[in-house]
Amino acid sequence: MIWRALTREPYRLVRLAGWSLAEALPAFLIGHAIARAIEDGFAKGKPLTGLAWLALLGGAWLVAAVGARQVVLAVAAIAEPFRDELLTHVVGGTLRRAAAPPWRPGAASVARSTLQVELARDAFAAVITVVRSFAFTVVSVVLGMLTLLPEMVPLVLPPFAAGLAVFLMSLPAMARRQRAFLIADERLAESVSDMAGGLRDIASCGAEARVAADVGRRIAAQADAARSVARVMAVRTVSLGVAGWLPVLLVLAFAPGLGASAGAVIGTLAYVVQSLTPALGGLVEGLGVSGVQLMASVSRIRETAEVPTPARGHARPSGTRVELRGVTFAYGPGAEPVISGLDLSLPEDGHLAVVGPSGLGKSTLAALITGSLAPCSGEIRVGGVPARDLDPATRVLIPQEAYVFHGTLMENLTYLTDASPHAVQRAVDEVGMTDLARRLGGLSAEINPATLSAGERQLVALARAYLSPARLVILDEATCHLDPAAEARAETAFARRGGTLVVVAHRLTSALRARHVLLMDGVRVRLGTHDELVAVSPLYTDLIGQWNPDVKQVS
Ligand SMILES: Nc1ncnc2c1ncn2[C@@H]1O[C@H](COP(=O)(O)OP(=O)(O)OP(=O)(O)O)[C@@H](O)[C@H]1O
Repeated sequence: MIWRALTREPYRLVRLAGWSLAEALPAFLIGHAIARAIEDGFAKGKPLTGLAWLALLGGAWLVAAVGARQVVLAVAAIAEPFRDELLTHVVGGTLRRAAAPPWRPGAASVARSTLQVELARDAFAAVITVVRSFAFTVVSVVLGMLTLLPEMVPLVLPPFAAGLAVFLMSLPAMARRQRAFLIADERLAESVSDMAGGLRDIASCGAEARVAADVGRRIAAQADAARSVARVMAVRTVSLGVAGWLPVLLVLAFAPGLGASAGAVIGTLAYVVQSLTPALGGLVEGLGVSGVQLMASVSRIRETAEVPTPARGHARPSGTRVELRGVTFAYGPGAEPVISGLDLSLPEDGHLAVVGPSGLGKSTLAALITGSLAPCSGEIRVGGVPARDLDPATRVLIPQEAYVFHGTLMENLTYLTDASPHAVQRAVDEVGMTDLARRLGGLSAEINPATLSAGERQLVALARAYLSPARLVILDEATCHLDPAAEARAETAFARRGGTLVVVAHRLTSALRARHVLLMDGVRVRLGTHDELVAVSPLYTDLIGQWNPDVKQVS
């Protein structure tokens, strides 16, 4: 994941490298400029020459400051897409997990994971910054020393490399111990909070000694883990000592033997003390803290977010016959079934209205038929194909809350399929949104969803569904914000369009228009025509009475 983020857009790395060169300019120049300032300037009684070299060094620092600013922006340009990718991964994984047995709630884990994503992003940016700075500084220093006095290089580089190797070798142990410490810390916090919540119980049943011993064990475990981290952290001090101070000693001890001038010695020491040691300190700090944090958070994110993506169905149904056999569905293993043992058969080009009191499973049934939900038992087939395997393009469900986005009306309407302006205009006319389209300024007009009423948004969603290639259309109270005449027009358009239409009814009139009516009354259901249900179901008659007292008498 990290490698992909780094290499996804190579030109960003090139840009980062370019600004890093500018930032590393003082690291290259410092020893050289100091040596020249002393030898060619101050030592020869030419202070202006000396000052000129120092001014050159000052100029390099200014260039480095501009470079440092651009480096931050270049690092952000690499880290932000990484964050977006992690976030997509986390939210997708958490929601998929929440939507699959055993139906763990998603919101809290999304929140927790998004925090981890922010940590991972910060750590990623910090690691890029320090590793890059270290690499450019070391290369610049080596080049600078080679131009100053190449004989000094063997005095500096071997101990520096040895210190670096000690640090790098300690990293895996450091990561393991940090993780162990975090886990011990979490366990201690859990046990203290359990104890604090049950103090009265603990006192009343005389369990103080036992609880104290238990919490004490957790404290000791956490202290052990902390000591273990501290021991491995001490290795950092060793590595900094070897890499930072051993070269200084070696230069002071052997430089005179190599015939180095005072300027060359001071210049070399400036390379070590001003550039190499701080760069290694930054690397130790950055990798030791941010690197370990990056590894820990990315691996945690991978653990929680890696959920296999449910395969999208590709099966093409033959026709639109809908059949349910013994379908039972509950929202969770311990929950009461919303639908129980339902058998239902809808013929080719059927038109069904689903009615019933609120909360008794109408929308659930709609989602089961489209395959968005899987039954706990039983079987649902559309055109002979299991609903879960259906090619998504072959069915469309329009819920109450219509989705309209910023863009042209045409883009909103052709979101599910490509269509010619002529076909789009026909759909617009059929579902009864001609006036709305005109008011909005035509198909090419930009629309702002916030300025549309709920009914207007529903008209857009209806026209979009009308245009789609789907032959199974489910309107789940999709016309509830339209007035009765507009609702009748839209429903009639879908009924004429061909294919099977299922309407979760918001008004009685939807039931009157349908060839079949499914009455859902808890886990009991009845299927029949409007007249049949009026004759046999007091609940249906009641519902009609609530919808429209006059029609009850007409029936
Ligand atoms: N995602 C969910 N998780 C848990 N329970 C749910 C979920 N969605 C719906 N339910 C419950 O399932 C039952 C049926 O809900 P459903 O939305 O299918 O009813 P409905 O008949 O369409 O209601 P309404 O007419 O009010 O839209 C309700 O008790 C509801 O609380």
